[in-house]
Amino acid sequence: MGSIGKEELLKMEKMQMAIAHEEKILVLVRLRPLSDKEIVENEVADWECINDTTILYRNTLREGSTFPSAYTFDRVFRGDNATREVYEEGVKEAALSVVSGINSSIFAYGQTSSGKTYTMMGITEYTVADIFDYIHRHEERAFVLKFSAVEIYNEAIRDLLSTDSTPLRLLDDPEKGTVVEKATEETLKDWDHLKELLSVCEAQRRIGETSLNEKSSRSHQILRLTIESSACEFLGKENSTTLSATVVRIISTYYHP
Ligand SMILES: Nc1ncnc2c1ncn2[C@@H]1O[C@H](COP(=O)(O)OP(=O)(O)OP(=O)(O)O)[C@@H](O)[C@H]1O
Repeated sequence: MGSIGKEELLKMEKMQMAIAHEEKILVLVRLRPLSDKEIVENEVADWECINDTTILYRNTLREGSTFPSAYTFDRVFRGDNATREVYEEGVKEAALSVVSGINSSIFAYGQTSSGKTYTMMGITEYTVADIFDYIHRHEERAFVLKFSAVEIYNEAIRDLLSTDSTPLRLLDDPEKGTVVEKATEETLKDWDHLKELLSVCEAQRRIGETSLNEKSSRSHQILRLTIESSACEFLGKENSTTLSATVVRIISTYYHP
C-alpha cells in the first residue's frame, strides 16, 4: 500500500465531487472515409457530418422519408478528422482521469469495417503516451502500471498475452467486481515494453475476412491498464493509501454481413 497526504485527499475529494456533476458517459461518432475499393466501385457515403455534434443520413433525404434524418451526439468526427483529434477532443479527459484514481472505459462499437480497430489502436497509443508523460512530470508519486489483454470469442475468454489457449473463467470479486481468473498481468516497464506486448496481442488476435474487411476481428478484445500510485514520502508506511484505476479498451464487433 502507498499513501496520500491529507491535502491531497481533500483535493481528490473535490475533484470527485466536480466529476460527479459532469456527464459520465460520452457518445462520440466517427465517420470513416471511403476506402479505395469503395471509391473504385463508385459507392457514396450515406452519412454526412453537418457540424460538431450532428450527422445526417443522406438516403433518407433522397427517398423523402418522414423518419428523422439528423442524429445528435456529444461529438461527431468527419472522415478527414485524424485519430489525434478524436483523442484530444473526445477521449483524453476521460482516459486521463485514471491518474486521479477514477476508473474509465473507452470502447468502440460498430459494424465490420467501420474503423473500430483503426481508431482504438491510435487511442491506446495516445492514452498510454500521455500517462507516461504524466508519470514523468510527477516524481513525487510512485506509479505502477499493469497491463492485461483478453479476447472474447464464441463466449470463450482467451489470454492474449499467453500462448496457452485454455479458456479463462470469469469470477465475481467482492472488491474488484468482475475479474478474469488467471489472466496474465504484466507490469509495464516503459513505452517499448507496451509496444512489444501490443504486438504479441496483435499476433494472437483472431482475424478473418468479411465482405467488407479483409482483416476483420472475429472477437471482442479487451485491453486493461491498471495504474497504482502512492506519494513517495509515505511509501511503505502503514497509514498509506493507494490510488488505483483502470482504463479498459473494448473492441466490439457486431454484425458481420
Ligand atoms: N478513419 C480512418 N481513416 C482511414 N482509414 C480507416 C479509418 N478507419 C478505418 N480505416 C481503414 O478501414 C479498414 C477497416 O477498419 P477496421 O479494421 O479498423 O474496422 P473494424 O471496425 O475494426 O472492423 P471489424 O469489425 O471487421 O474488425 C482498415 O483498412 C482501416 O485501415
